[in-house]
Amino acid sequence: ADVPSGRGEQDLWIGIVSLFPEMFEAITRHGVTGRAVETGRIALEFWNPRDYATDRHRSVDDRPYGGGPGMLMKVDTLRSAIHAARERAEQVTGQRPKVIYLSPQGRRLDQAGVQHLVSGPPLVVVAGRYEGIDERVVEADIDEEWSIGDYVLSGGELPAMVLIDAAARRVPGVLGHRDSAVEDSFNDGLLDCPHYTRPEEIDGRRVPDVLLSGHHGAIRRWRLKQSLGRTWQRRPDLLDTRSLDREQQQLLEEFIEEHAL
Ligand SMILES: Nc1nonc1C(=O)NC1CCNCC1
Repeated sequence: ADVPSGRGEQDLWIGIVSLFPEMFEAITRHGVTGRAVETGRIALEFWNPRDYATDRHRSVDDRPYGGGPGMLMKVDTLRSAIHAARERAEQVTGQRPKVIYLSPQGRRLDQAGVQHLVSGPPLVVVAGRYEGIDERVVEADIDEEWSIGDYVLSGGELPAMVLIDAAARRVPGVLGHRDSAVEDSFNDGLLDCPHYTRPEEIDGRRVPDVLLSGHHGAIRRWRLKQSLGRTWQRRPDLLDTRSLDREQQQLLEEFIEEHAL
């Protein structure tokens, strides 16, 4: 269920440290997240390490001790940006923020992790570029390291946007029924059921009759059975950590019998 934040209209404040703040227009100017920013449900503020550069070339990267290819985020400009974001977080929210660093070395982000983060203190999200950041900055300034998956990207901005998008959807009022089915506990932890819309037939493939029947109870059970069955078929690991009530157990057993090879 949604977590009442008790923070009033502005339910989520997130500070972002990034060399490419304009990338975040992907979430601040479009769709559900764009509307949430526009209406002030979520407030995003940005700090760019380049704004703290003092040298002529405004450098924001630095060479690695020990040599080797690639560069790291320059320590002084990065730390100045993180500290400025942390100050602002305390000023706006009255709480010390949790500083998150996105990297493949972090804890794997899943819905439970999103829920944990969105119900905690305000967040400052640090998006790295180059080969990453100095380990002493991780120790001194980063509270938690998180990863969106086991693949290597060019920067932490897309991971930061994935985290912010998922977190924004958990803020009360961000999801309206029209945007998408308000995610309720039923869906949590299961794969989604198949969806259908007009026309009733595509290349000879018809919409399942139950969805045209108007029997809302039968439709609810069909969708639940499909979610349970698809989860069993495609991601049985999700069922290891999710208890099923009697109805769900029975629907899954029916699905398995119908799909036994
Ligand atoms: N996967 C990831 N989940 O969070 N961050 C991820 C990532 O690939 N970061 C890049 C790693 C190489 N340096 C630039 C940033």
